[in-house]
Amino acid sequence: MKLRAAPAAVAGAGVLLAVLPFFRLPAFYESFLYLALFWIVLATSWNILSGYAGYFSFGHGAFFGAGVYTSATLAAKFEWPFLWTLPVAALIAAAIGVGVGAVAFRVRGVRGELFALLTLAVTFVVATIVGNTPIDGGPGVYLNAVPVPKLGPTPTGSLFLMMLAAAVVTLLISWGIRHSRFGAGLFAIHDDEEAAEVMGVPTYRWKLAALAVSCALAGWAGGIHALFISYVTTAETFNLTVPLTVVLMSILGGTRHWIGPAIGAVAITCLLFAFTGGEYAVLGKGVIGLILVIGILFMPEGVMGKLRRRMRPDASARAPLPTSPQRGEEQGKVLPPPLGEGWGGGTHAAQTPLLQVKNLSKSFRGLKALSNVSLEVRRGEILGLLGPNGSGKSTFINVVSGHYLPNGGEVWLEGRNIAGLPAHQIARAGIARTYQIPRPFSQMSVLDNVAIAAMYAGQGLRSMEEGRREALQWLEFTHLAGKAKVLPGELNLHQRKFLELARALASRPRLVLLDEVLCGLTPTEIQSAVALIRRIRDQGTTIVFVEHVMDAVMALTDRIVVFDQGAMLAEGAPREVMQSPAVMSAYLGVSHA
Ligand SMILES: Nc1ncnc2c1ncn2[C@@H]1O[C@H](COP(=O)(O)OP(=O)(O)OP(=O)(O)O)[C@@H](O)[C@H]1O
Repeated sequence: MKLRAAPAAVAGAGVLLAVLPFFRLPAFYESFLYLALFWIVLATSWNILSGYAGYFSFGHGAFFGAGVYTSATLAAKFEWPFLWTLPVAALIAAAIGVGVGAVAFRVRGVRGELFALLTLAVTFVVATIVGNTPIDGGPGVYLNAVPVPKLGPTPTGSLFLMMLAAAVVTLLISWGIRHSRFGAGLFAIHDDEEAAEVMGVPTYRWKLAALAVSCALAGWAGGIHALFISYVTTAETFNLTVPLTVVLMSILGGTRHWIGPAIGAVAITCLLFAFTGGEYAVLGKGVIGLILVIGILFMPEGVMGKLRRRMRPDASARAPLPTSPQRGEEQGKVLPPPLGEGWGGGTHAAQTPLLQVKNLSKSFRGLKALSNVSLEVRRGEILGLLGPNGSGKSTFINVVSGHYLPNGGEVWLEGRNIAGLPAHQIARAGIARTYQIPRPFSQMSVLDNVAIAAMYAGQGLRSMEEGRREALQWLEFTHLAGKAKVLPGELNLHQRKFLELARALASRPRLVLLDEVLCGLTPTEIQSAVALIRRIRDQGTTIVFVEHVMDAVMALTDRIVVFDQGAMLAEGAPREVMQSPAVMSAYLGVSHA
């Protein structure tokens, strides 16, 4: 209920502002308000991809400009009624964005400054096309003859109302995304895209969707702005002012909060109006620059980031913890809800295979990390995967979980060949994994870290609330419920390893791949982790357990497979395998800790 207050406040403010033009404000104030709203739309729309998902774009000018020229061309040259041009402006901008994203998002390395530069280059390409074709043709496009739709008592009032509608819709969309499952996926992408994919987030589709929404809103604002300035040129439209200003506004306000960019937009527009008029224009620009430098230096997370840090570590921390059915019982003894079909029904080491790997190979620039590996994992068992350092154990987990594409071979999970599928589809098919070095989403609370897996890879829970409720049960199971609200940075290594486990379990997998979960733990912590892994198996989960701590391996595993130099060296009952001469020479000489 509390959350709904925000969109209600936005809608209420929109209604209040909508009556202003009818009071015949001086044109100066209408222009000021119009520009504040204009920058709110641009900064907030930029933030949907760049702030939420962390894909810093300098191409917002291209998408905004596409909207400017679409509306200008359709209204001035083809005499379309102006309001009809706006949806087309939004669509064209979104189409350009999706075209760029469809290529850029496929290349793994294009992030950070590379993505920023690429999007900046797109602006120059779009400007060149517009300037050298009849769309602009050189002299620009005049809209003086385009009638302003009569929405308010005056043309400026009507333009103000159009931009107000765009700002209210943009803020509501940004709020909605921020508090949705989609938004949680974008924030996971922001923190660790590969881990997000492994948790079941369809990262490619989500980035494209965020970019499409972001561009459509910028295109809509561009369309309105074409009529506001009434004469559009490529030099004015596609210069660096738009991308630089929206980036500064969003950073100043705070990119992790839906209202942050709007706060930055209003603050900078006020500063621009206050300082840049008359004879103090140059001094004014210097003062604004100085304020921005100070703001960014002392509030790198923006105004909203600073406020939130004072109040709580994460948005979820404000809300009371969801109630899980078992709360109140002793933590760690609580069993999570009944596990779904495929968990094996609690039968240990049944003979039927859950996973069958056939001739799996993976090479890195000629180095054969996996060479024709064939093995099966039986339903309900704990299979130990051993081998000296560099023998291919982690590569096996990375290939089976979809982190790496195999060079050859098949991976069958219950009758379906999942080799080569994107990691999020493999997660949804029922395989979860942990990382040797924990990779939590650093800016999300412990609870939300687990909720992501519950929402995406699990049973497809539709809302954050459901995801958090499910997540809490797994935090109780892994003794972490007391840490639900903190950020992962506040956990020690043992707790971070357990967080990895909770995230893996929250997806209710058929098979869990544990990559050295005991590495770095103290003997007491190892004991507690071993007990936990037993309880996970006792619930029927099938486990592949990569580990160097031999006591734990012998205590936990039903069968063992040993790798050496990327190939399978031995397979069988733990004691027999460990006593075989081949394994003794290849493995035991290296480590028998
Ligand atoms: N991304 C990569 N790029 C290049 N080489 C890699 C990559 N990942 C693994 N390798 C190489 O593949 C081989 C197998 O590595 P892998 O990490 O799978 O071994 P491991 O058995 O898990 O070792 P450890 O027990 O030390 O974790 C090693 O020679 C390693 O250097």
